[in-house]
Amino acid sequence: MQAKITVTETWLRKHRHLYDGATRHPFIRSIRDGNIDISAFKTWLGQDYIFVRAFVPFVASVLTKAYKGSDDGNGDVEVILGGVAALHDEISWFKKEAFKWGVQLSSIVPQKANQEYCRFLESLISPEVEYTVAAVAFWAIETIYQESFAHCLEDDSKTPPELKETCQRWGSESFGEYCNSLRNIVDRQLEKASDDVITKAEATLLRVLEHEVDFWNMSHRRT
Ligand SMILES: Cc1ncc(CNC=O)c(N)n1
Repeated sequence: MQAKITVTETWLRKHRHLYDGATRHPFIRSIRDGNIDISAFKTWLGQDYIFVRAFVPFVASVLTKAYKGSDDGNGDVEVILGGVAALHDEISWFKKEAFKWGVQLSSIVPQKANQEYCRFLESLISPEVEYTVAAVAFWAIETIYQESFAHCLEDDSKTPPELKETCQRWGSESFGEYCNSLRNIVDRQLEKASDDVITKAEATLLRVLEHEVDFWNMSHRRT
């Protein structure tokens, strides 16, 4: 029997071009090719630290929606809780990494693309945003980083050794499995969602993709 095509699969096929734009961005390619400008990397590091701080309350809101909104015989809450725990570790990692590169986190000013992305996250925290819609954003945000950094770890990549640990953080197999769990959660929710929610969720996915591209652009163009 042929496995059923899931909603996320349909979307990824339909929006392949934009998706590849987010996961194969010139910034990522420059890491993979080994010709990354280290000042661009430092810009990304400082800006992403600010993003991740804003990401925490967003993920906490997804956790709350999972608890309230799904029947949760499926363990959604535990998967998302794992994500929250990983973010705790991630914030320590950013501090350590910033110190290593001489990036002063306390003096970083969020750039426009980052501000807009953080504002978008805040808008999704609202209780009026359905669990399914917020979960789609969460899955997409995590998966774009997973696919991007996994690309830098492929056998033929020339990623500089000092950036391998960064790529490993999101590009690892275990992070990939976590993203798959999120995708299963999302597909299960979409399976029973109304047309209205599905439409909103797809629009949300597109906005995430656009924000991610803008985020990479911000790091890449500033030297
Ligand atoms: C801009 C952006 N998108 C996705 C991620 C990955 N999620 C948490 O770390 C991230 N760190 N930054």
